[in-house]
Amino acid sequence: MMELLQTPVDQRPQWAALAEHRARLDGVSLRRLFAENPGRASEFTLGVDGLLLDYSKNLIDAEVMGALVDLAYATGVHRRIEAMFEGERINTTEDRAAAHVALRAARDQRMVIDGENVVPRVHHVLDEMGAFATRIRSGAWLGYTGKAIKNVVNIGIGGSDLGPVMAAEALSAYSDPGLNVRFVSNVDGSDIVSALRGLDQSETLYVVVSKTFTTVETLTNARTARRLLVDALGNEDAVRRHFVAVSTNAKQVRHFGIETENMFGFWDWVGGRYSVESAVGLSLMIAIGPENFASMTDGFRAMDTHFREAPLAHNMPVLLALIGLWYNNFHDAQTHAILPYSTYLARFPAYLQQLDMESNGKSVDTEGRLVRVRTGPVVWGEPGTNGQHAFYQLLHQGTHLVPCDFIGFLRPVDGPDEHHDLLMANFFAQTEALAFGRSEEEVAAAGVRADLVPHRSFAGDRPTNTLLAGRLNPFVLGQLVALYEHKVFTQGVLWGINSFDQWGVELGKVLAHRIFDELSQDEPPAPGHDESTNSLVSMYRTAAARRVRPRPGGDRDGAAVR
Ligand SMILES: O=P(O)(O)OC[C@H]1O[C@H](O)[C@H](O)[C@@H](O)[C@@H]1O
Repeated sequence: MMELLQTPVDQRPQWAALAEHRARLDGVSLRRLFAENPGRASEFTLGVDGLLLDYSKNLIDAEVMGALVDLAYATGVHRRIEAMFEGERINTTEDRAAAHVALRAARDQRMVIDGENVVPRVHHVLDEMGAFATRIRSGAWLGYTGKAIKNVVNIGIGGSDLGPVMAAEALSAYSDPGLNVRFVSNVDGSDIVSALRGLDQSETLYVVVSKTFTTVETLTNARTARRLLVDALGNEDAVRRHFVAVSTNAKQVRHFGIETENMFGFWDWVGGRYSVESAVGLSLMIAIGPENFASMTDGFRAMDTHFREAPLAHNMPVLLALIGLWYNNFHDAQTHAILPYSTYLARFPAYLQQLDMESNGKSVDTEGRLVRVRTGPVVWGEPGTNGQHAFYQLLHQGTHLVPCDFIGFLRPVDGPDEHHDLLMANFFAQTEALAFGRSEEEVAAAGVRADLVPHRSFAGDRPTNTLLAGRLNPFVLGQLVALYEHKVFTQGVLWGINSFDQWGVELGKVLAHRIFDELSQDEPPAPGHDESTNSLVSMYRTAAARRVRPRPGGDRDGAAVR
């Protein structure tokens, strides 16, 4: 039987209905929507296991939400959710499952992928990680010279870095203060130099994380770390006590020189950017301990269960996805800001950048056709209140519509109460100001000089979601990450794209490989690029030939660009 092609989303009647709603609501302000519906905030608020989403300050009404939910059903979001949990090969271009939800399954749950219940394997690795983390934390694991480990250095990039680094920072208040956990990702040699500054190699454990174990940045950093370790400790045998690997590729791990007894595995059905809950989170587990890690897993699982079971109209990830689509496709918004009111979540926007932009930065649908609607937005953000003193001007008075997610907590992790009151006062004030603005009449009535009135008015109608939880802890972090994972997946389904491949990162890698030879070989291949690239390569080679190494704390290398 011939398979029917999936209807492009913009050809669906539900899309046309949304366009009509967009026209109907044109010029209708949030002030009016709130005035007309005194129960609006409670109508558009949803709580899931202590995490609250207030989406009332969006340019929506009940009809819009109804039409968006209709679109979700029409595009089969409910069926795709089930397919993900059933371990189907939903990553069609790579012909594999995308079953990160299995990483969070309880010990007695079943998740079948390619005919095998993978939950026992998942828990086997989690148990191994737990035992290893406990040995490191208790001082039972000794380095080559007999000293306990005090420093853990995670070497990885992309999904093998951003998740652990984000979560380790988010949960740093839950970390063992006696352990120094650092992260090296960039191939820029300054990254490893600065990460290792002040560390004693005899007390340092390297966790080399790479799904493929072929990523050039990670292998380069790992080789450099190994050389430094062996130089410091004087024997290759030291590697066994100071290096562990996290990978799906045992062959390459062995090839690098790490025994598989020091390897923690995961599987090809875990995408890199969806992997923090797998062995990729080993450094994090060492930092916060297995119990806190398990509590984070519980948070993930709570959101997974909600995502699978709640009807789409009351499903938090689906609602975020639909509201995002509403701005992306019907309000011409090109970006989406993530604004956590927590210093500990400083890396959360960067983490979500990979999650969202690598997943949904696609222009071809699952059928191989060019998509005709805009897909994933540019995701960016910084913690509040810092951002308020930097870029919020544009959010309030600029010409771009920037939908924002404000993320905050009722109680502080630490610090004096006064700080938290001020922090959250700013959070609530910002979402209020963005939504309702300050009209010219109000500004004039406040006695502002007539010529300044336009400058000092705020149009309002700048949409925000408010995500509020009790306190930032491992459980809540798990909920938040799973929430965004599922939001991104849902949007991929709505747009008809595959959120689980990332072919777009390949071309640059291939070209870099070739240019590396041109930069570094004594007799390089003839440069065969465009005029611009050829001349940049040649300028670099000239500078490299004259390169002077900077002395520590002394001269800089001034030869490169003068
Ligand atoms: O874990 P690895 O195999 O080293 O991959 C690290 C990262 O590099 C790639 O280029 C991909 O774009 C990312 O999705 C991935 O997370």
